[in-house]
Amino acid sequence: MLVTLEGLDGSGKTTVLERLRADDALPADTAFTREPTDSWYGETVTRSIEDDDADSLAELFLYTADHAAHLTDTVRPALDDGRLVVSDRYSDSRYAYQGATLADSEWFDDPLAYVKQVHEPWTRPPDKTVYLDLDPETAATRSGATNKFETADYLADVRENYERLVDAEPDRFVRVDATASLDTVYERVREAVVD
Ligand SMILES: Nc1ncnc2c1ncn2[C@@H]1O[C@H](COP(=O)(O)OP(=O)(O)O)[C@@H](O)[C@H]1O
Ligand SMILES: Cc1cn([C@H]2C[C@H](O)[C@@H](COP(=O)(O)OP(=O)(O)O)O2)c(=O)[nH]c1=O
Repeated sequence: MLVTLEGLDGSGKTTVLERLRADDALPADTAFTREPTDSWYGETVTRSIEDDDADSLAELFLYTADHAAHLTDTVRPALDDGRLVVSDRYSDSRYAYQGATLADSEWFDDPLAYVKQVHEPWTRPPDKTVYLDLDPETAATRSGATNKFETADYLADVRENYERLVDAEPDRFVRVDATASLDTVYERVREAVVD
């Protein structure tokens, strides 16, 4: 089973994943992973995040290349072995974030739909996605606004895209209020993952 954690920067995904790692309620052989990955594909993505002038379309394909390699190297082998896979960010991050960075592009009427279409023939959709829902202002403050994506204005657009994704597949998403205390957020996420 593939469970993904999604949400704006600063919504608590990394903190929650660290607690899940230490939680005996999850199978001992659970594969914890993340996107961007720490492979060389992921490193190119990190370079792009740090470049304020990066081309948005090129950036989509860097993230997508990292996802393709992540599926081959990590996700599919672990699923084939019958393991639970928990990923901190996954395809929905691309749909929401690159759907927003490409909003001004002359090429697409509906960038989110385009990004989904690019993935559809070959990706492995999550079985369940825990969405840590946070307002963009708190997200920008918590994340420290350390990269070009972490402004409240941009994150507001990303959040709208996440809402579209949740509306389209309400059965896949479990929404968790990320403004609650860390312990409360963690309990909700734990219930969703262990369920
Ligand atoms: N529910 C919460 N309440 C208060 N602070 C939180 C909460 N969740 C996360 N934080 C804090 O917000 C910051 C960003 O959290 P992090 O787990 O790195 O988020 P993400 O991985 O989603 O960017 C950290 O300083 C973390 O301690
Ligand atoms: C995986 C992914 C991340 N991102 C963005 C979200 C983050 O701003 C940045 C780095 O991701 P990440 O390191 O997960 O950031 P955080 O822990 O703050 O949530 O990359 C995309 O724009 N598209 C993607 O497909």
